[in-house]
Amino acid sequence: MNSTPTVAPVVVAIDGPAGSGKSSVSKAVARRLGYGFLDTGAAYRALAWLALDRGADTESAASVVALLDDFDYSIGTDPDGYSVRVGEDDVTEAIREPRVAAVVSAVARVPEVRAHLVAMFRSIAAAVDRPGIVIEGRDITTIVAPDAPVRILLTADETVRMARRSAELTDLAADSVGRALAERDRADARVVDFLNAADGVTTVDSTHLDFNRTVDAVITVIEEAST
Ligand SMILES: Nc1ncnc2c1ncn2[C@@H]1O[C@H](COP(=O)(O)OP(=O)(O)OP(=O)(O)O)[C@@H](O)[C@H]1O
Ligand SMILES: Nc1ccn([C@@H]2O[C@H](COP(=O)(O)O)[C@@H](O)[C@H]2O)c(=O)n1
Repeated sequence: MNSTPTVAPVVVAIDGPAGSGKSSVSKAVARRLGYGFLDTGAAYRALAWLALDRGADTESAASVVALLDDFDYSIGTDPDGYSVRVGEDDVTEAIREPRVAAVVSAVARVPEVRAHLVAMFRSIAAAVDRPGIVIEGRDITTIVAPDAPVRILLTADETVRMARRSAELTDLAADSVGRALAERDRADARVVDFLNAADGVTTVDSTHLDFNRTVDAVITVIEEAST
């Protein structure tokens, strides 16, 4: 019999609106701490990608739910080796396309989808082979891991978030990307509240912080929680 004690990984739960830095900051924090990293938005995006790939009606909850049985999803939790697959397809890049972002909120508002993915996130987190895992999304502090020892709402003013996203772009699409980001937030906020910190959740506002100072601020919250 194997008597090796298994210790559950420490969970750092991070929520926030689109473009607040959840993914990049969480990844950097995970690297610094030697933790795993789980981007939950990637799963909603991958399901939206599958819906588009199959020609399913993303506005129809029944059509989206029908895809779940066939949703063979996998994601790496190594912050340095992140890849997303649906079956045999590597969709790491494809799920970032604007056509996917445009329909992901419709997929994510379906309660059966949320229940299915929340269960999946919990089992991915429990299986991580590191001392901890940073999980980021919209409902991590409230639904996925409400008992996590560290729960953070990462925010930044909408204009700053739009400017950061626009800075990633080299063409005139910056304007429409900014508008799409705001529309996605509005749609998502009807389903889960990621704009206000729930009880016990610490807000880190990066509006006036550069990237490294934001990572430091999150690490400080984690250190304070463990003392
Ligand atoms: N404090 C900061 N200062 C400057 N730039 C930042 C800061 N935090 C994040 N960024 C940059 O902002 C952009 C958006 O960050 P990121 O993709 O991590 O956001 P996100 O919250 O995961 O977005 P989404 O929900 O749309 O996936 C990236 O280019 C990132 O490098
Ligand atoms: N916990 C979550 C995470 C994401 N979503 C939905 O997925 C979309 C994409 O998320 P990104 O973090 O990659 O921007 C997001 O717009 C939500 O619709 C969610 O519902 N819950």
